[in-house]
Amino acid sequence: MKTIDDLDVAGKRVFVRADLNVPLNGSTITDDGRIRAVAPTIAALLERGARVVVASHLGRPKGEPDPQYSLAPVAVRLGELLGKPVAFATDTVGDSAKATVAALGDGEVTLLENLRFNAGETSKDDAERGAFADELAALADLYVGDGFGAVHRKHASVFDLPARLPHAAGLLIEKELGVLKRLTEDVARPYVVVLGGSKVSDKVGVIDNLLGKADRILIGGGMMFTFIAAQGHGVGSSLLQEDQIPVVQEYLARAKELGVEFVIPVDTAVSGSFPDVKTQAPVDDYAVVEADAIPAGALGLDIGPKTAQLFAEKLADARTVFWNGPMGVFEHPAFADGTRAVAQALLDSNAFTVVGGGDSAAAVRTLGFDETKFGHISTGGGASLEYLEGKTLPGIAALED
Ligand SMILES: Nc1ncnc2c1ncn2[C@@H]1O[C@H](COP(=O)(O)OP(=O)(O)OP(=O)(O)O)[C@@H](O)[C@H]1O
Ligand SMILES: O=C(O)[C@H](O)COP(=O)(O)O
Repeated sequence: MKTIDDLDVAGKRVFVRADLNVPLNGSTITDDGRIRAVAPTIAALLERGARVVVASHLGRPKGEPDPQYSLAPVAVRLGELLGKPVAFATDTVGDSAKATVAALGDGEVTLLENLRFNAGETSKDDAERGAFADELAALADLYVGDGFGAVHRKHASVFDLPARLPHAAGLLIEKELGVLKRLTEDVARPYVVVLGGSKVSDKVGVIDNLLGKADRILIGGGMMFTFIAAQGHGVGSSLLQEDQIPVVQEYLARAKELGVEFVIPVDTAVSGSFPDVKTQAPVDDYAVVEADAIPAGALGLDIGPKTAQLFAEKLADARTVFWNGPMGVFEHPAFADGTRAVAQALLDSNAFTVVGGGDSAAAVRTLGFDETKFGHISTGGGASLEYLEGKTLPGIAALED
């Protein structure tokens, strides 16, 4: 895989595919970790006289402009971090993008509007994706892939565009792969994997492969309810991936045969409705219930205190830990305790600890932990999980030839 040192970038338009999918509260960025993570690549290219065109997705808009997912606030923050203005294009491949890119001088940078405002970006149709990649390719001479958090997506800017331009990996992707490789080689055991978060349908499948690798798998976050249901219990109105229940039952049976320990929550913190994370209004019907007695209508929003204690015990003797996905809706203080407890348990262990994922990394930082105390904070959750599974990642494969 070529790196930016292999490219002659001076005076050239360099397209940098970043993952600037940061958490927002309105237009306020609540954690800028992903912007800081890619800034060194952009700065290095600018220093070498490149005309840098940065692009990213943000959230999951439906293939058309949607102001709540605008990257405009990110352009401002990127400019602060780089110490120079970032011209913002109000579209991705339209008149604004073309004009902004054409106006770039050497050592100047622009950020395009959200790639996913265009249906071609995420299309499953090769021709539609290809047509959008052609439009993106017209904006640049060279391509640098550095959006590690999105390399598991077969999307136009991640997969199709690098095939159209001379390309290289950015500094962030180089660094991420360097560290994650350690978890695919000789891992120190016990190797404990902690899974949570809300992208349940995306991530249940990775367990298939982890069963052959991890010694212990701890399940929290939105993921836990499919496991609780697989044990035959009701989950009220909690996040449930009903079609995955038989799959999870098969995992539980296979884990027994393989001697892999699944640790499933014994209690959960619930409310009758999703908390208001914007206003942080107090939750007046907060309750902790046993995992096998979740009342109808209740929404499980965090692991309970007994589970937090149990997870801490299961992490205490770990020598390697990979954690993706918050244990609860940590964005509201009423449901942040489980995530806080797991982060603390990682620090209390003597393990090599890797925390992966946009929200997982944001959780660690916004809950006040010192990120330098962890072995590695990865910008990719789904991406690092799929890498650890040994899957071919479209955004890495595309950079490899
Ligand atoms: N019980 C739950 N019900 C609903 N949402 C939950 C629950 N527990 C956690 N979450 C939410 O999960 C979200 C994060 O999940 P996600 O799978 O996106 O993790 P991530 O670390 O960002 O990984 P990735 O980088 O793959 O997106 C948080 O916004 C959190 O509020
Ligand atoms: O947060 C992430 O995991 C990446 O930015 C990818 O986002 P996606 O799951 O919406 O493709």
